[in-house]
Amino acid sequence: MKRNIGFIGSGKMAEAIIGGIVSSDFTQPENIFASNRTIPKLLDLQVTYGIQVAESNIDIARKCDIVFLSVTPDKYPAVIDEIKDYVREDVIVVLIAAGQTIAMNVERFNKEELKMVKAMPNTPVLVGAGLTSISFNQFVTEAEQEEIKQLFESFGKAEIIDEELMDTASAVGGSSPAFVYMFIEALADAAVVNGMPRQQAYNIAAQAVLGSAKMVLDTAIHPGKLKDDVCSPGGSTIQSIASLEENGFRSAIIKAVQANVDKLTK
Ligand SMILES: NC(=O)C1=CN([C@@H]2O[C@H](COP(=O)(O)OP(=O)(O)OC[C@H]3O[C@@H](n4cnc5c(N)ncnc54)[C@H](OP(=O)(O)O)[C@@H]3O)[C@@H](O)[C@H]2O)C=CC1
Ligand SMILES: O=C(O)[C@@H]1CCC=N1
Repeated sequence: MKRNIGFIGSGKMAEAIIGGIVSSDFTQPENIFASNRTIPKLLDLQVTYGIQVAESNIDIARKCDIVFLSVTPDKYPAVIDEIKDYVREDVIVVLIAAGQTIAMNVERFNKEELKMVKAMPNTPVLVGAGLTSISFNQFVTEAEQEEIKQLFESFGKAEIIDEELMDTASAVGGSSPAFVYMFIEALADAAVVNGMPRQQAYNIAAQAVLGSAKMVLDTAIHPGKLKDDVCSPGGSTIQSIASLEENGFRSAIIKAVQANVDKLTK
């Protein structure tokens, strides 16, 4: 029998994960349950993905073997207080909230040997191209670790990391799609300035980003060398590179990631 997977909080990230699981063969939609503060999102998820709508957060706790806490970090204390007396004895709780640690949340459940996973996915899981960083506590068995890894790998890649690096992973893996979308939007805006139709500009800009990422992953060539290979001597690309350097492009990205990590750690 397949294990039941529950989502408490059915917003943007929960939907991306649900969509990713449903498109894979990891489990069937009837084994996926979702709850939310308000109802309309749940009905949309039921119609779009064929999953089950739970009666309440407590209903998820009672029915599910793997429980995702997919509310925002500020809601964790209240949600855990609500469900802690109803979770199954062998439940695996998966935290996806930025800045939330395993230690602080095991304490909130007040169950010493609770199995807990910290996971930091990103929204591209919806299209099977996500990356989830994962850490486990010592009560998650090796077989369960493999199951959780397979769950995330069913809709993207999974990287087991040291929990101490989770805030960094959150900035570089969880938040970075937002920076990349800004970059694509800016590339397309510039193309539109030069007369290109908007949709064509998005197609070209997005494919260039996708292809560049694939080059880094597939060739393992240093990104600096890949950049150099695009810059023909005396050509146009190096003019753009010089302009980006003058405007602090790399420094802006490094500062953006640091602001993110600082928000999670201070
Ligand atoms: N968005 C992303 O790219 C990523 C997000 N995350 C993490 O995922 C979590 C959710 O983020 P995101 O999906 O963006 O946020 P959303 O605001 O889209 O989703 C949060 C959901 O939680 C619901 N909710 C609020 N309170 C309760 C409650 N007491 N019981 C049940 N449901 C409740 C909200 O319902 P309602 O709308 O009715 O208020 C909402 O649908 C965060 O902790 C974030 O750190 C992690 C990685 C990436
Ligand atoms: O903005 C946030 O807080 C979350 C964490 C990673 C992506 N979104």
